[in-house]
Amino acid sequence: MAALTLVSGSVGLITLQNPPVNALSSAVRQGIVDTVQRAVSDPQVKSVVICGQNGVFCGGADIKEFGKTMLGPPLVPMIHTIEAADKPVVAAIEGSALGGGLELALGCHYRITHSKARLGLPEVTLGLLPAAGGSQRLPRLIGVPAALDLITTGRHVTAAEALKLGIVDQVTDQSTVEAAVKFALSVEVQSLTSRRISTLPCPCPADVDALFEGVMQRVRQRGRGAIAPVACVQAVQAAATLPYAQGMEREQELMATLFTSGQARALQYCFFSQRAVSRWSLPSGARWDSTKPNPVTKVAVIGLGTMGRGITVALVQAGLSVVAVETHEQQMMAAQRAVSGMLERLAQRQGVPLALDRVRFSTELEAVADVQIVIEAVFEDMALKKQLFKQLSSLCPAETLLFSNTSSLDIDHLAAQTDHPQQVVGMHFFAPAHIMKLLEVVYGPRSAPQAVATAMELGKRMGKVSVAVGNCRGFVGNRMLMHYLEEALFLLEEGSSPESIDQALKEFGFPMGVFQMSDLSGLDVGWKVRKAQGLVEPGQMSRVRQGRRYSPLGDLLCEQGRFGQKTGQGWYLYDPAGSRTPRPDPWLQRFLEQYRARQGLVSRRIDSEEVLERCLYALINEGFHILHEGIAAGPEDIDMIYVFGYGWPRHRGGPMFYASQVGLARVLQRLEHYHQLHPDVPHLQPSSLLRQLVSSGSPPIQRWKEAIRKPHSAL
Ligand SMILES: CCCCCCCCCCCCCC(=O)CC(=O)SCCNC(=O)CCNC(=O)[C@H](O)C(C)(C)COP(=O)(O)OP(=O)(O)OC[C@H]1O[C@@H](n2cnc3c(N)ncnc32)[C@H](O)[C@@H]1OP(=O)(O)O
Ligand SMILES: NC(=O)C1=CN([C@@H]2O[C@H](COP(=O)(O)OP(=O)(O)OC[C@H]3O[C@@H](n4cnc5c(N)ncnc54)[C@H](O)[C@@H]3O)[C@@H](O)[C@H]2O)C=CC1
Repeated sequence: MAALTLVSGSVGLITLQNPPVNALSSAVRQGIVDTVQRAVSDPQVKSVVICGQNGVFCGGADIKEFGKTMLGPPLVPMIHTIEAADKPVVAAIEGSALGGGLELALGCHYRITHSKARLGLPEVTLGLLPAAGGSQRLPRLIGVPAALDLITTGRHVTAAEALKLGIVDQVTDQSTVEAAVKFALSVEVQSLTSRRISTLPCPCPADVDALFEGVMQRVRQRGRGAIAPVACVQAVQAAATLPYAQGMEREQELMATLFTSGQARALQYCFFSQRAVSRWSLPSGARWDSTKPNPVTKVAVIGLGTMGRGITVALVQAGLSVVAVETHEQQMMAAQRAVSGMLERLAQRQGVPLALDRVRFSTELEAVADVQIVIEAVFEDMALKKQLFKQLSSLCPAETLLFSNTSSLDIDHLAAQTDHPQQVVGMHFFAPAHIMKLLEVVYGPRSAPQAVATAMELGKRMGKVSVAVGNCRGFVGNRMLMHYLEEALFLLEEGSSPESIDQALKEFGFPMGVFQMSDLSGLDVGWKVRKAQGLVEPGQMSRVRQGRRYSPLGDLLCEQGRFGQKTGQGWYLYDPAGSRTPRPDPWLQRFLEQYRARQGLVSRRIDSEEVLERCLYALINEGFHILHEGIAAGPEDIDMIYVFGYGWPRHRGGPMFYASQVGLARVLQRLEHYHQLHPDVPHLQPSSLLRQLVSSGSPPIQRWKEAIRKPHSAL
């Protein structure tokens, strides 16, 4: 919908009306076509201003309409009509002008922007390209290098940057519509010849071929198999080398391929899932929209190692005051130096003032007495954490929330140490905590809805994608990861190599393979966990432990002091010491050959399809168990955990979405096949939910929840 009113005697003001972001739905497009036509043909109207309702210009095409039959007028001719109008059209940009929203503005003759507005062509993040002329107009307006940057990354720019780049004509701190109307009045009699961007030549640097080659190489590397960034480069190349009309044909041709691709579906699923996971609910029926989070201004972090330092930085960046506690002066000073350095670097990079004065370092636990939230990040040691929670319970007022960053320990056991177990929740950050976007908020049976709401809200303030999950060993992410890691080890035993397994996973789109990732995290971390579970038998080669298949390979490496990157050797060699580049290790190859010989295993050739199926389907199968138990509320929760915490390629939508695209029947059949071959590997036995979904005709992922009877965590 769009409304036309006459203002200041001669300005036709068109207001887009489609809350919350004035997306260009078919109704809005129809409204624009109608109002523009009326304004252009009204002799009283000498100029036109287009703005959006409620402080937002336009969030672009209505993504919810993608995949449905396209109704209403198409965008390209609509924008062309605006550009071709013989009366000046001014875009008044407040809030956001994104995607089709910015393309609409580029069709206008002038752009006036509020200083707080954000502009961009983020289509690439949805698996698309700016196909309403954006890939052809933007390079003509701001030049090829800057357009390539914006279109291939999809990044949003501030009004100030937009002005500097030449995207907008004026920035205002006052009412944008008033400024735009005033501006429109001032240009009513001016020629529009130079204002129609599609008619301008595309300014190209001298070495334009080398530029495209370099950018293409970069986007292929960064994109990890994503097709949209490549198409974006090709579209801009068309703008640089072809007349506008032919460039538009190329733009549409490239868009047609992208629009129906599985990658676009996956990325659009991620867009909505990222927003859906914030609408949490608990088994008790408590929900995000009926539970008020506590106000939070001051938070304590206890334990300033790898995680505590990152959490402190993220809290400060979110504008909170932090009390940071370590055991001894020396550790505290080291942490203080590290946190200061991190904050300084961030302040420099972001051009914001340093906020060091918001952190108070201490070695006294009593310093936490006046905070609203305590986040515990001490060693992963149950006895230590239990003792700490007991101390905190007596030290802090009853209303203080006590959160733990444990990655594997039972939240309920910690809650049981306190007088107010309803105040205890897990807040599982990922390393490095000030950078990684994922936060698992782990609730137990006694966690109060308000405590969960406060953790979710705090995560949001810290810029995290927070997902509420039930309490179980490994929560969601690590519980699924365990089987992925195990399958990789079994594949090694059967004849594969770390390099070929990692290569298959990288080609799938992970930033690194499972063995490189393990070397980076430290092999000793998993070793400690397995020891605590009673799985490690030093020097023993037995391949059955606790009644199921077990690979002792990781333990054997640790027994040799091979902990990964930090010791220079793990699944790979890091030479010289401290190097981050993994190199195949001839020692490991010999070690694996000897190991197989001692175990009586006959090495065979394993192709990348088997690597992917066994590693990924094992992980996905556990995801179905998690859904069935109600530990995760829906497949979107699992998918967002994997996309934001574990490097799952976003253009594949997350593991559960990927399963839905492969076809649930196919996943089930392959799991059955592998389980038949490996009956002593329980994680290859298909989950009953997967069977149930297949027997009910493999419904689309949006309808899986209907098949999950238990609404939530069984705990
Ligand atoms: C055979 C095939 C032939 C093929 C030929 C193909 C031809 C097709 C031609 C089509 C050409 C179209 C080209 C085009 O125009 C492409 C686009 O414009 S794609 C869209 C680009 N825009 C974006 O990516 C912006 C997305 N939105 C945002 O980034 C943020 O929402 C925004 C910064 C605008 C606001 O942020 P915030 O205030 O934080 O609010 P939320 O993010 O929580 O959003 C609130 C609410 O609104 C929903 N929403 C946002 N944007 C859109 C949108 N563009 N469409 C639909 N809905 C949108 C969002 O989902 C939230 O609702 P929930 O219910 O919470 O999910
Ligand atoms: N390292 C990782 O990648 C991740 C770790 N975690 C979890 O975060 C927690 C911390 O892990 P890391 O930071 O890696 O450990 P770390 O070993 O780097 O740091 C722990 C810190 O806690 C301090 N500490 C120990 N007892 C203390 C006490 N009583 N009071 C104050 N400080 C104390 C130690 O001096 C040390 O600096 C663990 O529970 C771990 O499982 C969670 C996600 C990822």
